[in-house]
Amino acid sequence: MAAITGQQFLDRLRQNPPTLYIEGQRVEDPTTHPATRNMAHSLAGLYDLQNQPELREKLTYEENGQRYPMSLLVPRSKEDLARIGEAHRLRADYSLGFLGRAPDYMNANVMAAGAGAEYFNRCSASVPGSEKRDFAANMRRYYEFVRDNDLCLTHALTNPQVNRAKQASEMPDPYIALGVVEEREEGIIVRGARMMATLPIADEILIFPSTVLKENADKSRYAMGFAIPTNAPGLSFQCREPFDVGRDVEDHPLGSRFDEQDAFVIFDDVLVPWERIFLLYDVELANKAYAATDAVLHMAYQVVNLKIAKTEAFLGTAQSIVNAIGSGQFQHVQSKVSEIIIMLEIMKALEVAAVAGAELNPYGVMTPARGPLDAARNYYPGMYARLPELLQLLGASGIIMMPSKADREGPLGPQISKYLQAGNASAEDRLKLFRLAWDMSMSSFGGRQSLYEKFFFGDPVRMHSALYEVYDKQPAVERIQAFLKRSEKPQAEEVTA
Ligand SMILES: Cc1cc2nc3c(=O)[nH]c(=O)nc-3n(C[C@H](O)[C@H](O)[C@H](O)COP(=O)(O)OP(=O)(O)OC[C@H]3O[C@@H](n4cnc5c(N)ncnc54)[C@H](O)[C@@H]3O)c2cc1C
Ligand SMILES: O=C(O)Cc1ccc(O)c(O)c1
Repeated sequence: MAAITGQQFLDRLRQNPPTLYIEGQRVEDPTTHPATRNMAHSLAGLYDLQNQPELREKLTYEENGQRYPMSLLVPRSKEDLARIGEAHRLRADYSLGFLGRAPDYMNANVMAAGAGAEYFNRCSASVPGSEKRDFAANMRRYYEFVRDNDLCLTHALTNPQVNRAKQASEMPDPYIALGVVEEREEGIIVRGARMMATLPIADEILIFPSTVLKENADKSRYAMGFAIPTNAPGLSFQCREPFDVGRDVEDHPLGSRFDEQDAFVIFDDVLVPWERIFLLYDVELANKAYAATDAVLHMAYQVVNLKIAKTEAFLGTAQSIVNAIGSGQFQHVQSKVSEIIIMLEIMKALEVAAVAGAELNPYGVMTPARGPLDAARNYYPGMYARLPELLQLLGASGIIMMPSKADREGPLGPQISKYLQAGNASAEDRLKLFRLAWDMSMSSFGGRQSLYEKFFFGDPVRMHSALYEVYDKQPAVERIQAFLKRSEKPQAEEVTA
Protein backbone atom coordinates (compact mmCIF):
# COMPACT_ATOMS: atom_id res chain seq x y z
CA MET A 1 0.00 0.00 0.00
CA ALA A 2 2.54 2.56 1.26
CA ALA A 3 2.17 6.37 1.59
CA ILE A 4 -1.62 6.24 2.10
CA THR A 5 -4.19 8.98 1.53
CA GLY A 6 -6.32 10.63 4.18
CA GLN A 7 -9.34 8.70 3.00
CA GLN A 8 -7.50 5.41 3.39
CA PHE A 9 -6.53 6.41 6.92
CA LEU A 10 -10.14 7.30 7.80
CA ASP A 11 -11.51 4.08 6.24
CA ARG A 12 -9.04 2.01 8.24
CA LEU A 13 -9.92 3.82 11.47
CA ARG A 14 -13.64 3.38 10.84
CA GLN A 15 -13.24 -0.32 10.08
CA ASN A 16 -10.90 -1.05 13.02
CA PRO A 17 -11.71 1.53 15.67
CA PRO A 18 -9.49 1.53 18.76
CA THR A 19 -11.34 0.69 21.97
CA LEU A 20 -11.72 4.24 23.25
CA TYR A 21 -13.82 5.47 26.16
CA ILE A 22 -14.71 9.13 26.58
CA GLU A 23 -16.94 10.48 29.37
CA GLY A 24 -18.03 6.95 30.30
CA GLN A 25 -19.05 5.97 26.77
CA ARG A 26 -17.47 3.72 24.17
CA VAL A 27 -16.47 5.59 21.01
CA GLU A 28 -17.99 3.45 18.29
CA ASP A 29 -16.56 5.40 15.37
CA PRO A 30 -13.74 7.90 16.02
CA THR A 31 -14.21 9.40 12.56
CA THR A 32 -17.68 10.67 13.56
CA HIS A 33 -17.55 10.99 17.38
CA PRO A 34 -17.66 14.72 18.28
CA ALA A 35 -14.54 14.53 20.47
CA THR A 36 -12.34 12.78 17.93
CA ARG A 37 -13.72 13.38 14.43
CA ASN A 38 -11.97 16.69 13.82
CA MET A 39 -8.65 15.30 14.96
CA ALA A 40 -9.20 12.23 12.78
CA HIS A 41 -9.82 14.49 9.79
CA SER A 42 -6.78 16.61 10.64
CA LEU A 43 -4.66 13.45 10.63
CA ALA A 44 -6.25 12.53 7.31
CA GLY A 45 -5.19 15.96 6.04
CA LEU A 46 -1.65 15.21 7.12
CA TYR A 47 -1.72 11.92 5.20
CA ASP A 48 -3.06 13.80 2.19
CA LEU A 49 -0.13 16.22 2.23
CA GLN A 50 2.27 13.46 1.23
CA ASN A 51 0.18 12.75 -1.86
CA GLN A 52 0.06 16.33 -3.09
CA PRO A 53 2.09 16.48 -6.31
CA GLU A 54 4.18 19.46 -5.14
CA LEU A 55 5.01 17.85 -1.78
CA ARG A 56 5.32 14.20 -2.76
CA GLU A 57 9.06 14.34 -3.38
CA LYS A 58 9.68 16.08 -0.08
CA LEU A 59 7.40 14.02 2.14
CA THR A 60 7.96 10.54 0.72
CA TYR A 61 10.87 8.47 -0.60
CA GLU A 62 10.99 5.70 -3.16
CA GLU A 63 12.22 2.17 -2.59
CA ASN A 64 11.60 -0.90 -4.74
CA GLY A 65 9.11 1.04 -6.84
CA GLN A 66 6.99 2.07 -3.81
CA ARG A 67 6.70 5.42 -2.07
CA TYR A 68 6.90 5.53 1.72
CA PRO A 69 6.67 8.35 4.28
CA MET A 70 9.98 10.18 4.65
CA SER A 71 9.96 9.63 8.41
CA LEU A 72 10.49 5.91 7.76
CA LEU A 73 13.54 6.35 5.54
CA VAL A 74 16.61 4.69 7.08
CA PRO A 75 19.14 7.52 6.69
CA ARG A 76 22.50 6.39 5.30
CA SER A 77 23.97 9.86 4.70
CA LYS A 78 23.77 13.39 6.04
CA GLU A 79 21.79 14.28 2.92
CA ASP A 80 19.20 11.67 3.91
CA LEU A 81 19.03 13.16 7.39
CA ALA A 82 18.54 16.65 5.95
CA ARG A 83 15.68 15.35 3.78
CA ILE A 84 14.04 13.74 6.79
CA GLY A 85 14.45 16.95 8.80
CA GLU A 86 12.84 19.03 6.07
CA ALA A 87 9.89 16.62 5.92
CA HIS A 88 9.51 16.80 9.72
CA ARG A 89 9.39 20.60 9.55
CA LEU A 90 6.97 20.74 6.62
CA ARG A 91 4.61 18.36 8.37
CA ALA A 92 4.96 20.21 11.67
CA ASP A 93 3.87 23.44 9.97
CA TYR A 94 0.52 21.82 9.21
CA SER A 95 -0.45 22.14 12.91
CA LEU A 96 1.91 25.05 13.71
CA GLY A 97 3.84 22.44 15.71
CA PHE A 98 0.93 21.81 18.08
CA LEU A 99 0.48 18.16 17.11
CA GLY A 100 3.07 16.56 19.35
CA ARG A 101 2.47 13.00 18.29
CA ALA A 102 1.75 13.01 14.58
CA PRO A 103 2.88 9.62 13.21
CA ASP A 104 6.36 11.01 12.43
CA TYR A 105 7.50 10.64 16.05
CA MET A 106 6.75 6.94 16.37
CA ASN A 107 7.96 6.34 12.83
CA ALA A 108 11.38 7.60 13.93
CA ASN A 109 11.24 5.18 16.86
CA VAL A 110 10.28 2.18 14.74
CA MET A 111 12.74 3.07 11.98
CA ALA A 112 15.71 3.18 14.37
CA ALA A 113 14.62 0.10 16.33
CA GLY A 114 14.08 -1.80 13.07
CA ALA A 115 17.44 -0.81 11.65
CA GLY A 116 19.11 -1.69 14.97
CA ALA A 117 17.05 -4.87 15.37
CA GLU A 118 20.17 -6.94 16.11
CA TYR A 119 20.13 -5.35 19.56
CA PHE A 120 16.97 -7.28 20.43
CA ASN A 121 18.60 -10.60 19.50
CA ARG A 122 20.49 -10.58 22.78
CA CYS A 123 17.16 -10.94 24.52
CA SER A 124 16.11 -14.21 22.91
CA ALA A 125 18.61 -16.20 24.92
CA SER A 126 16.95 -15.30 28.21
CA VAL A 127 13.45 -16.40 27.19
CA PRO A 128 12.29 -19.99 27.74
CA GLY A 129 11.89 -21.79 24.45
CA SER A 130 14.09 -19.11 22.91
CA GLU A 131 15.20 -21.30 20.03
CA LYS A 132 11.75 -20.58 18.58
CA ARG A 133 11.93 -16.83 19.16
CA ASP A 134 13.76 -14.35 17.01
CA PHE A 135 13.08 -10.95 18.52
CA ALA A 136 15.44 -9.22 16.11
CA ALA A 137 13.51 -10.58 13.14
CA ASN A 138 10.26 -9.52 14.85
CA MET A 139 11.52 -5.94 15.23
CA ARG A 140 12.78 -5.81 11.65
CA ARG A 141 9.51 -7.21 10.29
CA TYR A 142 7.50 -4.80 12.39
CA TYR A 143 9.32 -1.84 10.85
CA GLU A 144 8.49 -3.22 7.40
CA PHE A 145 4.87 -3.77 8.41
CA VAL A 146 4.53 -0.16 9.64
CA ARG A 147 6.25 1.15 6.51
CA ASP A 148 4.32 -0.98 4.03
CA ASN A 149 0.96 0.01 5.52
CA ASP A 150 1.89 3.57 6.54
CA LEU A 151 0.47 2.90 9.99
CA CYS A 152 -0.29 5.44 12.66
CA LEU A 153 1.14 4.45 16.06
CA THR A 154 0.63 5.53 19.63
CA HIS A 155 2.88 4.42 22.50
CA ALA A 156 2.91 4.12 26.27
CA LEU A 157 6.03 3.80 28.38
CA THR A 158 5.27 4.75 31.96
CA ASN A 159 3.53 2.91 34.81
CA PRO A 160 0.46 4.28 36.60
CA GLN A 161 1.37 7.02 39.08
CA VAL A 162 0.29 5.03 42.14
CA ASN A 163 3.42 5.26 44.28
CA ARG A 164 6.69 6.50 42.84
CA ALA A 165 8.56 5.40 45.98
CA LYS A 166 7.87 1.76 45.16
CA GLN A 167 8.90 -0.64 42.46
CA ALA A 168 6.21 -2.15 40.24
CA SER A 169 6.35 -5.46 42.14
CA GLU A 170 5.76 -3.66 45.48
CA MET A 171 2.45 -2.05 44.48
CA PRO A 172 -0.79 -3.10 46.24
CA ASP A 173 -1.43 -5.37 43.26
CA PRO A 174 1.41 -6.86 41.17
CA TYR A 175 -0.59 -6.07 38.03
CA ILE A 176 -1.09 -2.35 38.49
CA ALA A 177 1.96 -1.88 36.30
CA LEU A 178 1.75 -3.78 33.04
CA GLY A 179 3.26 -7.24 33.54
CA VAL A 180 3.39 -10.69 31.99
CA VAL A 181 0.83 -13.06 33.52
CA GLU A 182 1.69 -16.22 31.62
CA GLU A 183 3.22 -17.65 28.51
CA ARG A 184 1.16 -19.62 26.04
CA GLU A 185 1.88 -21.40 22.83
CA GLU A 186 0.66 -18.42 20.77
CA GLY A 187 2.14 -15.63 22.88
CA ILE A 188 2.15 -13.95 26.27
CA ILE A 189 -0.78 -12.69 28.33
CA VAL A 190 -0.26 -9.20 29.77
CA ARG A 191 -2.25 -7.44 32.48
CA GLY A 192 -2.06 -4.00 34.09
CA ALA A 193 -1.97 -0.42 32.85
CA ARG A 194 0.23 2.21 31.33
CA MET A 195 -0.23 5.84 32.29
CA MET A 196 -0.27 7.77 29.06
CA ALA A 197 -0.70 7.24 25.35
CA THR A 198 -1.10 10.40 23.30
CA LEU A 199 -2.96 10.04 20.00
CA PRO A 200 -5.00 6.93 20.86
CA ILE A 201 -6.85 7.19 17.53
CA ALA A 202 -4.07 5.10 16.06
CA ASP A 203 -3.82 1.78 14.28
CA GLU A 204 -1.37 0.19 16.69
CA ILE A 205 0.16 0.75 20.11
CA LEU A 206 3.85 0.26 20.73
CA ILE A 207 4.72 -0.79 24.26
CA PHE A 208 8.35 -0.03 24.72
CA PRO A 209 10.37 -0.04 27.90
CA SER A 210 10.78 3.32 29.56
CA THR A 211 14.43 4.26 29.90
CA VAL A 212 14.26 3.52 33.61
CA LEU A 213 12.75 0.34 34.98
CA LYS A 214 13.42 0.52 38.69
CA GLU A 215 13.02 -3.21 39.39
CA ASN A 216 16.03 -4.49 41.36
CA ALA A 217 16.42 -7.68 39.38
CA ASP A 218 18.05 -8.93 36.20
CA LYS A 219 14.79 -10.45 35.05
CA SER A 220 11.38 -8.90 35.46
CA ARG A 221 7.87 -9.53 34.25
CA TYR A 222 7.65 -5.75 33.74
CA ALA A 223 10.45 -5.62 31.16
CA MET A 224 8.88 -5.89 27.72
CA GLY A 225 8.60 -4.43 24.26
CA PHE A 226 5.83 -5.29 21.84
CA ALA A 227 3.23 -3.85 19.45
CA ILE A 228 -0.43 -4.78 18.98
CA PRO A 229 -3.49 -3.28 17.25
CA THR A 230 -5.33 -0.64 19.27
CA ASN A 231 -8.46 -2.82 19.09
CA ALA A 232 -6.80 -5.96 20.45
CA PRO A 233 -9.25 -7.91 22.67
CA GLY A 234 -8.91 -6.83 26.32
CA LEU A 235 -7.18 -3.51 25.50
CA SER A 236 -8.97 -0.25 26.41
CA PHE A 237 -8.08 3.43 26.24
CA GLN A 238 -9.62 5.74 28.83
CA CYS A 239 -9.40 9.21 27.24
CA ARG A 240 -9.08 12.46 29.17
CA GLU A 241 -11.66 15.24 28.95
CA PRO A 242 -11.81 16.42 25.33
CA PHE A 243 -10.56 19.90 24.46
CA ASP A 244 -12.39 19.88 21.16
CA VAL A 245 -15.73 21.09 22.45
CA GLY A 246 -17.35 21.56 19.09
CA ARG A 247 -16.59 25.25 18.64
CA ASP A 248 -16.00 26.97 15.33
CA VAL A 249 -12.45 26.90 13.94
CA GLU A 250 -12.43 30.69 14.24
CA ASP A 251 -13.15 30.48 17.98
CA HIS A 252 -10.89 27.55 18.89
CA PRO A 253 -8.39 27.51 16.02
CA LEU A 254 -6.20 24.79 17.54
CA GLY A 255 -8.45 22.87 19.94
CA SER A 256 -11.11 22.37 17.26
CA ARG A 257 -8.61 20.69 14.95
CA PHE A 258 -5.62 19.30 16.81
CA ASP A 259 -6.82 17.75 20.06
CA GLU A 260 -4.67 14.66 19.76
CA GLN A 261 -6.08 13.26 23.05
CA ASP A 262 -4.22 11.43 25.81
CA ALA A 263 -5.41 8.11 27.14
CA PHE A 264 -4.83 5.83 30.10
CA VAL A 265 -4.18 2.34 28.70
CA ILE A 266 -5.70 -0.73 30.36
CA PHE A 267 -4.66 -4.28 29.48
CA ASP A 268 -7.18 -6.81 30.72
CA ASP A 269 -5.39 -10.09 29.98
CA VAL A 270 -4.35 -9.18 26.46
CA LEU A 271 -2.72 -11.77 24.21
CA VAL A 272 0.48 -10.55 22.55
CA PRO A 273 1.50 -12.98 19.79
CA TRP A 274 5.14 -14.11 19.92
CA GLU A 275 5.89 -12.53 16.54
CA ARG A 276 4.92 -9.12 17.95
CA ILE A 277 7.34 -9.29 20.89
CA PHE A 278 10.68 -7.48 20.66
CA LEU A 279 11.99 -7.74 24.18
CA LEU A 280 11.07 -9.75 27.26
CA TYR A 281 12.12 -10.02 30.92
CA ASP A 282 15.63 -8.60 30.45
CA VAL A 283 15.84 -5.46 32.64
CA GLU A 284 19.21 -4.22 31.43
CA LEU A 285 18.28 -4.65 27.79
CA ALA A 286 14.99 -2.85 28.43
CA ASN A 287 16.67 0.08 30.16
CA LYS A 288 19.12 0.56 27.31
CA ALA A 289 16.81 -0.13 24.34
CA TYR A 290 16.14 3.50 23.43
CA ALA A 291 19.75 4.57 23.79
CA ALA A 292 21.41 1.50 22.27
CA THR A 293 19.34 1.54 19.07
CA ASP A 294 19.66 5.35 18.89
CA ALA A 295 15.87 5.51 18.59
CA VAL A 296 15.93 8.30 21.15
CA LEU A 297 18.15 10.41 18.88
CA HIS A 298 16.01 9.94 15.78
CA MET A 299 12.94 10.83 17.86
CA ALA A 300 14.77 13.85 19.28
CA TYR A 301 15.63 14.89 15.72
CA GLN A 302 11.93 14.85 14.84
CA VAL A 303 11.25 16.77 18.05
CA VAL A 304 13.81 19.52 17.42
CA ASN A 305 12.35 20.10 13.95
CA LEU A 306 8.83 20.13 15.37
CA LYS A 307 9.81 22.65 18.06
CA ILE A 308 11.40 24.93 15.46
CA ALA A 309 8.02 25.05 13.68
CA LYS A 310 6.25 25.66 16.97
CA THR A 311 8.60 28.45 18.04
CA GLU A 312 8.20 30.09 14.61
CA ALA A 313 4.44 29.99 15.21
CA PHE A 314 4.91 31.81 18.52
CA LEU A 315 7.14 34.38 16.82
CA GLY A 316 4.63 34.96 14.02
CA THR A 317 1.74 35.28 16.47
CA ALA A 318 3.64 37.57 18.84
CA GLN A 319 4.72 39.91 16.04
CA SER A 320 1.19 39.88 14.58
CA ILE A 321 -0.17 41.00 17.95
CA VAL A 322 2.45 43.76 18.13
CA ASN A 323 1.50 44.88 14.62
CA ALA A 324 -2.21 44.73 15.43
CA ILE A 325 -2.07 46.93 18.52
CA GLY A 326 0.82 49.15 17.43
CA SER A 327 3.13 48.38 20.36
CA GLY A 328 6.29 47.76 18.35
CA GLN A 329 8.02 51.00 19.31
CA PHE A 330 8.22 50.13 23.00
CA GLN A 331 11.64 48.80 23.95
CA HIS A 332 10.39 46.07 26.30
CA VAL A 333 8.01 44.85 23.58
CA GLN A 334 10.93 44.55 21.15
CA SER A 335 12.88 42.74 23.82
CA LYS A 336 10.07 40.24 24.40
CA VAL A 337 9.81 39.41 20.71
CA SER A 338 13.61 39.09 20.65
CA GLU A 339 13.42 36.47 23.39
CA ILE A 340 11.41 34.29 21.00
CA ILE A 341 13.90 34.97 18.20
CA ILE A 342 16.74 33.82 20.45
CA MET A 343 14.94 30.59 21.37
CA LEU A 344 14.17 29.95 17.72
CA GLU A 345 17.73 30.54 16.58
CA ILE A 346 19.13 28.31 19.34
CA MET A 347 16.84 25.46 18.27
CA LYS A 348 17.72 26.00 14.60
CA ALA A 349 21.42 25.99 15.42
CA LEU A 350 21.08 22.77 17.44
CA GLU A 351 19.28 21.14 14.52
CA VAL A 352 22.05 22.14 12.12
CA ALA A 353 24.69 20.94 14.58
CA ALA A 354 22.90 17.61 15.00
CA VAL A 355 23.16 16.98 11.25
CA ALA A 356 26.68 18.38 10.89
CA GLY A 357 27.93 16.07 13.65
CA ALA A 358 25.96 13.03 12.48
CA GLU A 359 27.78 9.69 12.24
CA LEU A 360 26.97 6.19 11.10
CA ASN A 361 25.98 4.08 14.11
CA PRO A 362 26.97 0.40 14.50
CA TYR A 363 23.88 -0.56 12.49
CA GLY A 364 24.86 1.61 9.52
CA VAL A 365 22.27 4.31 10.27
CA MET A 366 23.34 7.94 9.87
CA THR A 367 22.53 9.18 13.34
CA PRO A 368 22.29 12.84 14.35
CA ALA A 369 24.76 13.97 16.99
CA ARG A 370 23.78 13.34 20.58
CA GLY A 371 25.23 16.52 22.13
CA PRO A 372 23.08 19.11 20.31
CA LEU A 373 19.96 16.94 20.55
CA ASP A 374 20.44 16.33 24.27
CA ALA A 375 20.89 20.09 24.64
CA ALA A 376 17.67 20.74 22.69
CA ARG A 377 15.57 18.22 24.59
CA ASN A 378 16.77 19.55 27.92
CA TYR A 379 16.64 23.23 26.92
CA TYR A 380 13.19 23.47 25.34
CA PRO A 381 11.08 21.92 28.15
CA GLY A 382 12.63 24.41 30.57
CA MET A 383 12.14 27.41 28.29
CA TYR A 384 8.77 26.66 26.73
CA ALA A 385 6.67 28.14 29.55
CA ARG A 386 8.06 31.55 28.61
CA LEU A 387 6.46 31.39 25.14
CA PRO A 388 2.81 31.42 26.29
CA GLU A 389 3.79 33.91 28.98
CA LEU A 390 5.24 36.24 26.33
CA LEU A 391 1.99 36.08 24.32
CA GLN A 392 0.08 37.00 27.48
CA LEU A 393 2.45 39.88 28.25
CA LEU A 394 2.23 41.21 24.69
CA GLY A 395 -1.51 40.67 24.20
CA ALA A 396 -2.73 41.59 27.70
CA SER A 397 -6.53 42.09 27.81
CA GLY A 398 -6.76 41.38 24.09
CA ILE A 399 -6.23 37.69 24.83
CA ILE A 400 -9.33 37.52 26.98
CA MET A 401 -11.65 40.12 25.45
CA MET A 402 -12.48 38.12 22.38
CA PRO A 403 -16.16 38.00 21.40
CA SER A 404 -16.87 34.82 19.46
CA LYS A 405 -17.93 34.37 15.87
CA ALA A 406 -21.55 34.13 17.07
CA ASP A 407 -21.13 37.40 18.99
CA ARG A 408 -19.73 39.09 15.90
CA GLU A 409 -22.74 37.91 13.94
CA GLY A 410 -25.18 38.90 16.74
CA PRO A 411 -26.90 42.21 17.59
CA LEU A 412 -23.69 43.83 18.88
CA GLY A 413 -21.79 42.93 15.69
CA PRO A 414 -21.46 46.52 14.41
CA GLN A 415 -20.12 47.74 17.76
CA ILE A 416 -17.70 44.84 18.00
CA SER A 417 -16.47 45.67 14.49
CA LYS A 418 -15.88 49.27 15.50
CA TYR A 419 -14.38 48.90 18.96
CA LEU A 420 -12.35 45.76 18.47
CA GLN A 421 -10.75 46.56 15.14
CA ALA A 422 -6.96 46.49 14.97
CA GLY A 423 -4.61 49.29 13.97
CA ASN A 424 -3.92 47.32 10.81
CA ALA A 425 -6.90 44.98 10.42
CA SER A 426 -10.65 44.46 10.79
CA ALA A 427 -12.21 43.24 14.04
CA GLU A 428 -12.79 39.87 12.40
CA ASP A 429 -9.11 39.39 11.59
CA ARG A 430 -7.98 40.81 14.91
CA LEU A 431 -10.24 38.46 16.85
CA LYS A 432 -9.06 35.46 14.84
CA LEU A 433 -5.48 36.35 15.72
CA PHE A 434 -6.15 36.83 19.42
CA ARG A 435 -8.19 33.62 19.54
CA LEU A 436 -5.15 31.82 18.16
CA ALA A 437 -2.91 33.43 20.78
CA TRP A 438 -5.42 32.34 23.46
CA ASP A 439 -5.53 28.75 22.20
CA MET A 440 -1.72 28.69 22.15
CA SER A 441 -1.32 30.05 25.63
CA MET A 442 -4.43 30.03 27.82
CA SER A 443 -7.22 27.68 26.77
CA SER A 444 -7.45 24.13 28.12
CA PHE A 445 -5.75 23.13 24.84
CA GLY A 446 -2.96 25.65 25.51
CA GLY A 447 -2.63 24.58 29.16
CA ARG A 448 -2.21 20.96 28.16
CA GLN A 449 0.49 22.05 25.70
CA SER A 450 2.41 23.65 28.57
CA LEU A 451 2.29 20.42 30.58
CA TYR A 452 3.10 18.36 27.50
CA GLU A 453 6.22 20.37 26.75
CA LYS A 454 7.51 19.86 30.29
CA PHE A 455 7.13 16.07 30.32
CA PHE A 456 6.58 14.51 26.90
CA PHE A 457 10.14 13.22 26.56
CA GLY A 458 10.48 12.20 30.19
CA ASP A 459 10.81 13.83 33.59
CA PRO A 460 13.02 16.92 33.14
CA VAL A 461 14.72 16.30 36.49
CA ARG A 462 15.84 12.81 35.54
CA MET A 463 16.67 13.96 32.00
CA HIS A 464 19.12 16.47 33.44
CA SER A 465 20.66 13.72 35.59
CA ALA A 466 20.90 11.45 32.56
CA LEU A 467 22.68 14.21 30.63
CA TYR A 468 25.07 14.68 33.54
CA GLU A 469 25.81 10.94 33.48
CA VAL A 470 26.41 10.51 29.74
CA TYR A 471 28.14 13.79 28.88
CA ASP A 472 31.91 13.48 28.69
CA LYS A 473 33.02 16.24 31.04
CA GLN A 474 36.57 14.95 31.41
CA PRO A 475 38.21 16.96 28.61
CA ALA A 476 36.90 20.17 30.19
CA VAL A 477 38.16 19.05 33.62
CA GLU A 478 41.59 18.26 32.16
CA ARG A 479 41.85 21.70 30.61
CA ILE A 480 41.20 23.29 33.97
CA GLN A 481 43.73 21.00 35.67
CA ALA A 482 46.31 21.87 33.03
CA PHE A 483 45.59 25.56 33.43
CA LEU A 484 45.97 25.37 37.20
CA LYS A 485 49.37 23.70 36.77
CA ARG A 486 50.67 26.39 34.44
CA SER A 487 53.13 28.47 36.38
CA GLU A 488 54.48 30.73 33.67
CA LYS A 489 53.56 34.36 33.83
CA PRO A 490 53.62 36.69 30.86
CA GLN A 491 56.70 38.85 31.25
CA ALA A 492 55.66 42.45 31.12
CA GLU A 493 58.37 44.65 29.71
CA GLU A 494 59.84 46.88 32.29
CA VAL A 495 59.39 50.48 31.42
CA THR A 496 62.40 52.52 32.35
CA ALA A 497 62.18 56.20 32.63
C1 LIG B 1 0.45 15.68 28.01
C2 LIG B 1 1.36 14.49 28.13
C3 LIG B 1 1.42 13.56 27.11
C4 LIG B 1 2.23 12.43 27.24
N1 LIG B 1 2.25 11.50 26.23
C5 LIG B 1 2.91 10.34 26.42
C6 LIG B 1 2.85 9.30 25.45
O1 LIG B 1 2.25 9.42 24.40
N2 LIG B 1 3.50 8.15 25.71
C7 LIG B 1 4.21 7.97 26.86
O2 LIG B 1 4.76 6.91 27.04
N3 LIG B 1 4.28 8.92 27.78
C8 LIG B 1 3.65 10.10 27.59
N4 LIG B 1 3.72 11.06 28.54
C9 LIG B 1 4.32 10.70 29.81
C10 LIG B 1 5.72 11.19 30.05
O3 LIG B 1 6.63 10.27 29.53
C11 LIG B 1 5.84 11.31 31.57
O4 LIG B 1 5.02 12.38 31.98
C12 LIG B 1 7.24 11.55 32.04
O5 LIG B 1 8.07 10.47 31.73
C13 LIG B 1 7.25 11.74 33.58
O6 LIG B 1 6.66 10.65 34.20
P1 LIG B 1 5.36 10.82 35.09
O7 LIG B 1 4.40 11.72 34.43
O8 LIG B 1 4.91 9.47 35.46
O9 LIG B 1 5.87 11.62 36.36
P2 LIG B 1 6.33 11.01 37.73
O10 LIG B 1 7.43 10.04 37.50
O11 LIG B 1 5.17 10.49 38.47
O12 LIG B 1 6.91 12.29 38.44
C14 LIG B 1 6.09 13.18 39.22
C15 LIG B 1 6.98 14.08 40.05
O13 LIG B 1 7.81 13.29 40.93
C16 LIG B 1 9.20 13.46 40.65
N5 LIG B 1 9.85 12.14 40.65
C17 LIG B 1 9.25 10.93 40.50
N6 LIG B 1 10.16 9.95 40.55
C18 LIG B 1 11.35 10.54 40.69
C19 LIG B 1 12.70 10.06 40.79
N7 LIG B 1 12.97 8.76 40.72
N8 LIG B 1 13.68 10.96 40.92
C20 LIG B 1 13.41 12.28 40.97
N9 LIG B 1 12.17 12.80 40.91
C21 LIG B 1 11.16 11.93 40.77
C22 LIG B 1 9.24 14.07 39.24
O14 LIG B 1 10.40 14.87 39.05
C23 LIG B 1 7.96 14.90 39.21
O15 LIG B 1 8.17 16.13 39.82
C24 LIG B 1 2.97 12.23 28.42
C25 LIG B 1 2.92 13.17 29.43
C26 LIG B 1 2.13 14.29 29.31
C27 LIG B 1 2.08 15.26 30.46
O1 LIG C 1 12.01 6.71 28.57
C1 LIG C 1 11.31 7.50 29.17
O2 LIG C 1 10.64 7.19 30.16
C2 LIG C 1 11.20 8.89 28.65
C3 LIG C 1 10.40 8.99 27.41
C4 LIG C 1 10.94 8.70 26.18
C5 LIG C 1 10.15 8.79 25.04
C6 LIG C 1 8.85 9.19 25.15
O3 LIG C 1 8.05 9.30 24.07
C7 LIG C 1 8.32 9.48 26.37
O4 LIG C 1 7.02 9.85 26.44
C8 LIG C 1 9.09 9.38 27.52
